[in-house]
Amino acid sequence: MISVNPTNSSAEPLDLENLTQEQTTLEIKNLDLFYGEAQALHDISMKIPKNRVTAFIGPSGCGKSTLLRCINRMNDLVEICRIDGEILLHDKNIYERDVDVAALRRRIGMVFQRPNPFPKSIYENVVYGLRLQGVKDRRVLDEAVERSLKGAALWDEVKDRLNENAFSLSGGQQQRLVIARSIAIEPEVLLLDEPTSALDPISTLTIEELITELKEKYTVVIVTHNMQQAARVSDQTAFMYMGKLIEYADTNALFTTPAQKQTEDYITGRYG
Ligand SMILES: Nc1ncnc2c1ncn2[C@@H]1O[C@H](COP(=O)(O)OP(=O)(O)OP(=O)(O)O)[C@@H](O)[C@H]1O
Repeated sequence: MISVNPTNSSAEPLDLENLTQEQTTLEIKNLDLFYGEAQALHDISMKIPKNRVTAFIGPSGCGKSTLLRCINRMNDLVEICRIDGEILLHDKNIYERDVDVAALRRRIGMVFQRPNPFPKSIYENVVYGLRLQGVKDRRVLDEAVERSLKGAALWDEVKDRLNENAFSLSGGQQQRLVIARSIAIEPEVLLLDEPTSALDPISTLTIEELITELKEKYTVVIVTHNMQQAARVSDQTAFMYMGKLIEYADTNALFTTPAQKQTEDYITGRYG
């Protein structure tokens, strides 16, 4: 076995197959996804619990990012992409025709691999979504900036330079700024697509600690290449292989007593 330290999670393991409606934020039901003729996801079903961190792991090309992008309909932007099945946010299928995708993405924020702040001040980055919603009251905006930057563990480092350009920040700070921008509009879910893969080890650690704090308010789903990271930050882990969900379990259980041979082979470094 490779040494994967047990998760920091203090959360009690959940019975993932039998989550109650109250415990569940998202339910993925029989999801198939095709890029043109090629099927990238096969019959994925899983429930994603509320106020927990769920990690998607698996070898390159197994479909982790594709599945993550389904959750806020980012794949709508890919013309050749076709989806069958459902994703319920609470009890509403996000793929129903009447769903307002912009409103959905306000409820389900996303942070990408490379920090992507806008070429604006730190302050204007954070309030960007609120300004789009028409918020003008300076006091409301100021409060949101402080609350969001505190929530993203960045306030102390930037409170005296809010009018400086976001590009003056380090990569790790930029990623926390992007997280602040996402939480400023108070989403319910945060999707993190390899959020630390472009960062140095210290910034990575800061973001990992932040992820553990974020779950108090948000349901967090993270894609990571890094098994140690999944073990450190997540409460439950989904192992994927070739577009299929092979095993989905409490993180400690998955890394210490995997139920499937393929999971064991992956976490022991036999492939991937
Ligand atoms: N826009 C796209 N058009 C066509 N095929 C795609 C597209 N995006 C992903 N794919 C294919 O879908 C499959 C899953 O890719 P995906 O990026 O979801 O995997 P991943 O597990 O996130 O990989 P990695 O860890 O390397 O990022 C791969 O075969 C990939 O080539």
